[in-house]
This record gives sequence, structure tokens and C-alpha cells, in this order.
Amino acid sequence: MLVTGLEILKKAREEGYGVGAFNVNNMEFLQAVLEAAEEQRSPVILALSEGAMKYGGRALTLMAVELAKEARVPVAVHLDHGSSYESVLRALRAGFTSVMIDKSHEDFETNVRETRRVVEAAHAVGVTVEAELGRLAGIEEHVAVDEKDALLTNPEEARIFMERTGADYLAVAIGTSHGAYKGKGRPFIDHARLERIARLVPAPLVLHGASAVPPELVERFRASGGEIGEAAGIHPEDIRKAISLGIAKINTDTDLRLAFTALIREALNKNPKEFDPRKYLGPAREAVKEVVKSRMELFGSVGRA
Ligand SMILES: O=C(COP(=O)(O)O)NO
Ligand SMILES: [Ca+2]
Ligand code: NA
Ligand SMILES: [Zn+2]
Repeated sequence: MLVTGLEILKKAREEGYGVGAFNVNNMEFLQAVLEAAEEQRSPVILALSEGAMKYGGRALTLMAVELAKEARVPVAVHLDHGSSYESVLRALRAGFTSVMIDKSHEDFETNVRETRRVVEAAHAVGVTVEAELGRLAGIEEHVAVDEKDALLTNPEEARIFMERTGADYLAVAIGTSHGAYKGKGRPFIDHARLERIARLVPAPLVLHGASAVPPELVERFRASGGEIGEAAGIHPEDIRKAISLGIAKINTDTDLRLAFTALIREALNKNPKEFDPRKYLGPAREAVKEVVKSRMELFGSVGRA
């Protein structure tokens, strides 16, 4: 069933598990994520970025909202990294039940003002809001505290930010970053900082840049002919610990992309004569579904629907 993001995330934070927000750009990703959620009896968040909405248009947004309504588990349809008030309005008009306004690159007062404006519009139509404070950046552990404070989320600021904006959940910067190159080896995650934020912010917390970029998947991508450098993702233990400290929404995009692309390359390499898209998009869809199912096991959302 189609529900708001807060409905899913409030329960997750209270009961100490995480829910995946999986970025989808096409039919196969949508089907993979929803089938995984139903098989795992897990709530799930379908995340569409502005780029996804541009790429997929009404075909994608209609599919996402209608399939969410028909799903046998709770599903929220979420605008990922909304960059403007107008973009949020387009998502609201498309029937989304969760929207992110990402003004974390602006100064504090601008972020508060713009987020507040989106909260008013979204709440007026029963949709819940994700905001962001802090700059996603891989941070070496030994980086000076004031430099970390300039980039990562400041706990006291977070409390004031949530009180002044009325946002429903908060994306925090604690050392993760988007994409396949999150740091050298095991990225440093500032759990102490997360603990302080969680004590001051009772709302569900969101972790961006949370893909694992697992070595076996990177290897498979390379072996199929893909080119990728020194890739590194977030260690499963750091995900589990972050969830135990208050992270309720975990954004995963890169892992799905790597799996989908590796399987397509493999299928095309294996049978150069093949030109039926279903023969290479189908196995790729299955691979994405398996990644999503294993992420749900790591997050603890299996059986929570
Ligand atoms: O934060 C993400 C995805 O992060 P990854 O690149 O780690 O999958 N989407 O908003
Ligand atoms: Ca941001
Ligand atoms: Na988001
Ligand atoms: Zn993100």
C-alpha cells in the first residue's frame, strides 16, 4: 500500500531497524525493488531523483505510484535530492508521498527558510519531508574537529534546524559520500557524532551514500569488461551500528547500478548474437532484486511489513 515516508520511518526508528530507499530509473529497477520487498515482507522506499524523473517522465512516476498502491507491503514514493520548491511541487503533483528538499549546500538560514517553505506545501497535502544539514564528504579520521564541523552535521545545529523547519526526517553527514569511491579502504564513519545528533533529534535520521560497493561486485563488474578504480563503500558493521544509533532510512543506488550493468555486460558478452532486450535486462533485473533483498536483511527490515 502507498504510505508516507514518515509512516515507514517513524516505526523503523522506534523499533531500531533501517528501511532501504532504493533509487529507481526504469521499469526493471522498480520491479526488482518491489518484488524484493514483497518476498522479504519488508517496507520499502522508492527513490526517484530529479534525473530519474527527467529520464523516465510519466512512464516512471505513474508506474511507481500505481505499483506502490497495489503492493502488499508499505511503500513510499520519494523525491530524492529535490533541488527546488518547484521540483518538489512537481513530485507532489505526481502523487509522491515523501519529498526531500536538499539545501544543505546553502547557509543555515537559507536552508531553514527553503526547507520550511517546502514543509508547509508538503504537509498541506499530507506528504512528509526529508531535509539535509551538513555536507556529504568522505572525511579521514584525523581531520581536525573544526574542519569536520564545517562539513559534517553539527548536533546542536541539527536540533535547532528540525525545530525551526518542521521537517519530518533529517539526512545527516557523518562521513559517507555518493558513488563508488567513498574513501581509501574502510571510510571513517563518525558514530560518536551520530550518537550526539540522535540524542538531540528524535526524528528518523537518513544516511546518504550508504552503498557497500562490495569487492565481489566490483570484481564481477570488472570481469564483465567494466572499468572502475579503487572503489570502496560503507562496511556492513558501520551500517548496523548507524541503525542502532538512530539511522532509519538508508539510501542505496550505486550497488544496484553496478549489479545491473555487470549482468548486462555478461549477457551480451556470452551471446553476441542476442538482440532481444529481455534476454539481458531480465537477468540484470534479477541481480538488482538479489542486492535489494540482501540490503533488507542487513537493515533488519525483513518481516516488518
Ligand atoms: O545517497 C544516495 C545513494 O548513495 P550511494 O551512491 O552510496 O548508493 N542517494 O540519494
Ligand atoms: Ca546535499
Ligand atoms: Na533522499
Ligand atoms: Zn543521496
